[in-house]
Amino acid sequence: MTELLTAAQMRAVEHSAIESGAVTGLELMERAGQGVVDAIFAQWPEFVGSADVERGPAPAPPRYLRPEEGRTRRAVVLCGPGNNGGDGFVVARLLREAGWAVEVFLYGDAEALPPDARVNYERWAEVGAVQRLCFPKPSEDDEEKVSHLLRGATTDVTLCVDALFGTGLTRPLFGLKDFFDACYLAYAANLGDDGPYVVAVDLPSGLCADSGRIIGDDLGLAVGAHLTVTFAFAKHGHVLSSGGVSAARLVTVPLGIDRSLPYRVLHHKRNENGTLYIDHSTTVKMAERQWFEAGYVSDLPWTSKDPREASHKYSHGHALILSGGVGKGGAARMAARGALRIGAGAVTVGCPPSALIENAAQLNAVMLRRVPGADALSEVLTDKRINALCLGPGLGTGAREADLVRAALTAGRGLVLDADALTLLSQDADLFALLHNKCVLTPHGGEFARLFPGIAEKLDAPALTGPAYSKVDAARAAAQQAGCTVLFKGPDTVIADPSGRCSVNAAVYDRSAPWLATAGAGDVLAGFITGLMARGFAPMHAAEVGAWLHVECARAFGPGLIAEDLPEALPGVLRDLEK
Ligand SMILES: NC(=O)C1=CN([C@@H]2O[C@H](COP(=O)(O)OP(=O)(O)OC[C@H]3O[C@@H](n4cnc5c(N)ncnc54)[C@H](OP(=O)(O)O)[C@@H]3O)[C@@H](O)[C@H]2O)[C@@H](O)CC1
Ligand SMILES: [K+]
Repeated sequence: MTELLTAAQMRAVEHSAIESGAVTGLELMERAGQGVVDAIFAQWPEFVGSADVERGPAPAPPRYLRPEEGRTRRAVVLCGPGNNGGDGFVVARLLREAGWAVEVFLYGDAEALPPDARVNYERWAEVGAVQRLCFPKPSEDDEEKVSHLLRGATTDVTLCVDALFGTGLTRPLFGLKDFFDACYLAYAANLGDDGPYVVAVDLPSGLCADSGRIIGDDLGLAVGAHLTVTFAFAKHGHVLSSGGVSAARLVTVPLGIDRSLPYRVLHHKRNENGTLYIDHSTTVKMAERQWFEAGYVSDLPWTSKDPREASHKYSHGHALILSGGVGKGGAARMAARGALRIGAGAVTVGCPPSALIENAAQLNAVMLRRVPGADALSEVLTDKRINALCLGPGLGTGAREADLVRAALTAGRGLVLDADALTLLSQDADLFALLHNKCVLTPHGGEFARLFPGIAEKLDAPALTGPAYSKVDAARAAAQQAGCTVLFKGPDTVIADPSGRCSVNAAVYDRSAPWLATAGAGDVLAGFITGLMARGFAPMHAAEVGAWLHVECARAFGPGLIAEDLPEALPGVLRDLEK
C-alpha cells in the first residue's frame, strides 16, 4: 500500500520534520528540486549526455551533468508565488548546472516570496535572468512571450517545468489561460522533440491537492503534464477525479524525512502460519489517524500456506448469489464464477424456479437452488455454512426482489449489495435502515447519487476554493450514513468503512486499465468481494482486495477484455502474487 496524504497532512509532516531539527526547509526544497531533475533524466534518458568529461581531482559529476556534445537543451521554468515556485528556481539552477539553457518566468512578486523560495530566487538570480510576469493578471505581452516559447514555433524548447502552484492552491486560476493552453497543447499533442515535454512540480497547477478536482471546475484551468514529480508521498489529488488523468506519469521522490514522521505505517507481517497480512496496530502519534489511511491497495496477502485451512471446501466458505428471472441470469452467473475463482469453497446461485433450466444449462462447479421468494431464502439460510451473499446483479427491482433484499439484510451474514439491490435500497428508507456492518455497497456514480443524494450534491458542487470536497470525503460520509462499507466505483475507486478507514484503488498512470469499462465487469467485482467474504475476509478488507485483484485481472488480460475473462485471469494473477 502506498499512503496518500492531504495538503494539510503534508504540511504537518514537513513541519514536524523541520521542528525535529533533522532538516531545514531550505534543504527540503533543494532535495525536492534535485528530485525533479533526477526524475526528468530518469524519464528521458536521451536528455542525458553521453560525452565523457575530463576527469580532474574532483569526483566525476553525475552522468546527466554531461550534456550531449554540441547540443544545448532548452527549458522554460514557470515559477509561482509560493514554495512550489521555490522548487522551480532550484530546478532551473540544477538544469543550468547540467548545461541547459534555462529561461525562468516568475508569476508573483519576488519581494513577497516565502523565505526559502526567496533564497532560491536569489541563488538563481546570481546566474540567470528572471522575467517577471505581471501579477496577478499577466499582460498580453507576457502571454505572447511564454506561449510562443512553449508552442515551439521558433525555438527548440525541450522542457517546460510547471512550478506555478502546488499544494497551496486555494482559488481558481483565471489569469493564465494562454500559458496553460500552451502547456496543455504540448502535453496533449505529445510533441516530443518538436515541442516541450511538460513536467509538473508536485502537482499540475490548477489541480486541488485534496480532491484532484480543478479549482474553479470548468471555469478553472489545469496544466496537463507528461510527468508529475511529487515529494515524499502522493497526495489524494494525484489519483482522484481529474488528478488521475492530469499527467501521463507520477513519480514520488523521497525527501529523506519519512523516518521522523509521526504517522501510521501499514506494515506487512506474517503470522505464525506464514500468511501475509497487514498490521493495522502500529501506534500513531497523529491525532486524526484516519487521515493516513487512504492509499493505493497493492501487494496484499493472498494464499494461505496453512494445511489445516485446506481440509474441506466449506472451510473456505459458501457464497450464495441470487439471480433474476429467465434471461436475466448472466450477471449473477458471472458474479458466481468470480466468487468461485477467488476461492470461496462453494458457490450457489439461487434463482426463481422458471430460471432453473437456463441456469442449470450454464453452470457446472457452481451449485443451483430454487429461491422463489423471501421465505425460500430464509429457509436456504438455515444452512449456517452459507456465510456470504450477493444480491443485485441482474436481480430485478420488483416486490419479490425487495423482499429478498430485506430477508438477506435481516439474516446478518456477509452481504454484497450491487446494481438492482442498490436501486431498491435507494427507493426504500426502511430497507436502507437495515444495513449493518457486514454489508458492502458497490455503487457507481449514478447509483451513489441515488443512494446518497445529499453527499453527491456536495461532491458535484463547483470546487471554487481549495481544499475541495473529494471522493474520499464523500465515500467516508456515505459509509457513516449507511453504517457499512461503501465501495464507490470508478478509475479512482474509493472504499470506506464507518470507522473512517479509507482506501483508494486507483487504476491510473502505469496502472490504468481502460478496458475494464465493459459490461458485466461490476458483476464480477461483486462476486470477487462476496467470495472473499465467504473466505472470512472482513467486509472492508474484502472490498479492498477484490477491487485490487479486479484491476490486476484486467491488466493481466489487456485490451479486448470482456467480463467473462476477469475470473479466468485470476489464477495467473494469484500465481504471480505467490511468486
Ligand atoms: N511540503 C513539503 O514537504 C515540501 C513542499 N515543497 C513545495 O512547496 C509547495 C507548497 O508551497 P506553498 O504552500 O507555498 O504553496 P504553493 O502551491 O506554492 O502556492 C501558494 C501561493 O499561491 C498563492 N495562491 C493560491 N492560489 C492562488 C491563485 N489562484 N492565484 C494566485 N495566487 C494563488 C497563495 O497566496 P495566498 O492564498 O496566501 O494569497 C500562496 O502565495 C509544494 O507544492 C511543494 O512544491 C517543497 O519545497 C519541499 C517540501
Ligand atoms: K506545479
